[in-house]
Amino acid sequence: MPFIERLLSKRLGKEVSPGDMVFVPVDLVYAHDGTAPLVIEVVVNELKLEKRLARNKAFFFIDHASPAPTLAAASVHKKMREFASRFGIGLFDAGEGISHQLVIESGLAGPGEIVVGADSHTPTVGVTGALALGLGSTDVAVALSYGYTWFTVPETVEVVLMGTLKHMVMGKDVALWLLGLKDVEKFHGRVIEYAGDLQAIGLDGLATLTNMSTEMMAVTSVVPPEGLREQTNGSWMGSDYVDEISVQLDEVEPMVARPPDVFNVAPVSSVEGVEVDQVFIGSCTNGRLEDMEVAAKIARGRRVKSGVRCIVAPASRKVLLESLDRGYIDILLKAGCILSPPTCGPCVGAHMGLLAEGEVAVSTTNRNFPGRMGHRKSEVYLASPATAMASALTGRITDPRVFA
Ligand SMILES: CC(C)[C@H](C(=O)O)[C@@H](O)C(=O)O
Ligand code: SF4
Repeated sequence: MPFIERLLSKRLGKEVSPGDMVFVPVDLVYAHDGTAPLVIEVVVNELKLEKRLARNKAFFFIDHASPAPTLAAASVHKKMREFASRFGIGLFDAGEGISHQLVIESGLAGPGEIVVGADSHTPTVGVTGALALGLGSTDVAVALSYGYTWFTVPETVEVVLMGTLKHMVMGKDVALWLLGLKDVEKFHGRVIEYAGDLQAIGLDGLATLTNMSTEMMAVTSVVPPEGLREQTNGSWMGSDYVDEISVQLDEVEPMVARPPDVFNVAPVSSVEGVEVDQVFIGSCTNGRLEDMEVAAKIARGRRVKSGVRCIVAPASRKVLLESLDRGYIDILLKAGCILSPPTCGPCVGAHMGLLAEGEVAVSTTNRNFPGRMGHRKSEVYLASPATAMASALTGRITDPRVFA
């Protein structure tokens, strides 16, 4: 029986199957400066509450346009701080990092928990073994106020990872490989459950995979905690996986998603040589320690190509501090990278590195539709931090294995 169905059956004390409408308690609810204004508006003006009736964990994150680049952002942040303090909501202020990363590394979510976030990449948190749903601000306002949410239980597709990754191939390349599948539609509206040789990708890489389940059109994805997966013990008969996809990890090459969308996937080798103006290494997709490590290893003793801006934004203060301790930041700064505070920034074209008309970027983020990172006529190639750093050094899209 798929993990999510077991989780829900356990929480509700009765067997749950795909298609069932469930009403469930929410353990953690969160929003950020892009979505909290509407959450606040609903709580205050629609629900007309003066305090939270729920006792679940609730957090606000100031991460999207942070530290405030405009007066409008500054006023949103101020409103969030005031509301959080009045309603007993925890706050991660500017500089702490990106919501999903902070939820994972601060242990705010764990196996078997139900998490609701006002952000489409909340499924990243599925790496902890939680059921993590990205909902609209209105639904999040309800979960924040009353502690419950409801949805129709989705079917689950199992993705079995087999073997090991080749040198310089990362979780991001596996995510892009999955997006390039002809039958990527299989994931649409379903849950993706990862199984198999999970350690071959590691937790940071698995978080990249759960993060990009949003682009795969899945409702969410989950990495069942080791052992738990096998504990079916026959007591829940229930349904099974609706589909299964195996990935031979050693067949995955460094990949890119070419503009204008995430499904336009190709091996890096097929686009090598495309000139780039900017490289961005960061975001909730690839701003973790492993990503900083790979970028630093490639950049060590080398220089970013003149004329290329290479922006590096660790996803959290913790990642930044650990990267500093390990010497990665020193290497990256000496290589000519620009260090950004932990923020979404350029990922969403908010600040800290927008693209001008006609410019081309290689980015470790998760979306590349026209205008995502700046001008509508700029172009974004999504890639792993290894490919991004290699491309920053040569000024052209480059297979990272040339620096191996
Ligand atoms: C601003 C926010 C609503 C948005 C999302 O939910 O995805 C952002 O994080 C993004 O990545 O585009
Ligand atoms: S880093 Fe990018 S994808 Fe992630 S939450 Fe921020 S804007 Fe969204």
